[in-house]
Amino acid sequence: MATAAEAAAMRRAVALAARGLGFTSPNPVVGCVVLDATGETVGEGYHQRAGGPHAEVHALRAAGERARGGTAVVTLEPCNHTGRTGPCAQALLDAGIARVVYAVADPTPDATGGAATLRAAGVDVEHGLLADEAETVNTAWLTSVRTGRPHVTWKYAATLDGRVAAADGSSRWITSAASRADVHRLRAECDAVVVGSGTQRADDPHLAARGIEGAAQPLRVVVDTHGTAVRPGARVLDDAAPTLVAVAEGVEPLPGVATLHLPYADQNADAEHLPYVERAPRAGGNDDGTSARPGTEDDEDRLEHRFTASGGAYRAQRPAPRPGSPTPQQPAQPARGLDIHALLAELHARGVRSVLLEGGPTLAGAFVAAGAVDRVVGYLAPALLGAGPAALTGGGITTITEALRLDVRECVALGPDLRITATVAAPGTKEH
Ligand SMILES: Nc1nc(O)c(N)c(N[C@@H]2O[C@H](COP(=O)(O)O)[C@@H](O)[C@H]2O)n1
Repeated sequence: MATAAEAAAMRRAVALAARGLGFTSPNPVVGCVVLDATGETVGEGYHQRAGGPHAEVHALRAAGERARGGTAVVTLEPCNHTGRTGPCAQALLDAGIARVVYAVADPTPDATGGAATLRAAGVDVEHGLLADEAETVNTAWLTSVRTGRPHVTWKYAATLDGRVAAADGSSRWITSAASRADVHRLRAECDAVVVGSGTQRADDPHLAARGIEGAAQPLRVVVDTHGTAVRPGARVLDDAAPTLVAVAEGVEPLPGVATLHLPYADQNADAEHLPYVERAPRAGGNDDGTSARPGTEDDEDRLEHRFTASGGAYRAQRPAPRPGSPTPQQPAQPARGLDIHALLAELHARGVRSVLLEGGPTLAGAFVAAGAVDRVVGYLAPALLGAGPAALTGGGITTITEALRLDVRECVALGPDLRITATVAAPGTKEH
């Protein structure tokens, strides 16, 4: 049974682990606190970067001789392997630690087994203290290890009535400066930022993480099925930060741009899940349900935080027939989106463990339909639009019983806005 001092130490270890967010991929974030035999904190540490010392090693170094006979409280099971650094289980034994309390088991086949090694050497080991908190802070890494694909956060910014753009295409920020700054933190915490071609063409976003000290820039991924959205001069190509353009198999890549060829989503399997989209009647129809409208340049990304220029010609769902026109007998063809699972598998193979999906509504719908959204972060501005595109199109949801139920994890005021963070509830766990 964990003591109050150990519970407090674990809370602190989770906070320490969070300091590593955005810096440790493809490794986990891990925090560790070492208590002496009286329960006093004598060392703290966290994993700061992949290839660097593990959290336990930092904390043991800080504790020195005072670790002997003490307790190590750590958010992840101490590793049992020699990778780029030595095994933490052995380091804890060498330091004379008498008890280890860890929150979450290490699911990595190579590194797991630290708890068994420690027990076999006579150390008192306890598992599961504040496991929910430790899971949450490390959710990207744990999801990627357990599922073999990156953890996906879908982020959007909308009015209180759920609109991401004005119906007439007029353009203005939706959310406050505080919310927009917060998005840069989200980007910095993720390995890759993904947008669709409509967002790319309409907003020409830079997709960088700005104002976050020491943050590595995320890989920028544009899902550009037809290869028509990313053109020379696009802001995602104008600096050294990496960009990947995903196009359909057979589409000619833009010279000099890293290109990923992907299959289309299986039309049979996805026919009932893919959103119906009437494409805007212009060359190079967009893949995220928005139409291309040139935007004015300014220093900040205008991505989704404005009543974007893409709103005007947005044609999600089947349009109402014109008066006098015959009722269409054929439903619109499902939009042929790229295979989201193939995209995520390719990104995972490139070391991407966490993805921030930033737009637009139809690409988000394709991710939802593919069951590939783990977390939703919605920035809600206290404004009403009454018309204009909704944050999400389709998602394979056609009736109330198919609603994707979420668990709200956090609700925070950011200036005048609200940021709501929710995770996808495990299937069958929720009845509303
Ligand atoms: N317990 C623990 N503490 C840390 O601080 C860690 N970074 C890990 N990581 C585990 O070890 C693997 C990485 O090993 P190298 O840093 O490459 O040597 C990682 O996959 C985790 O299983 N564990």
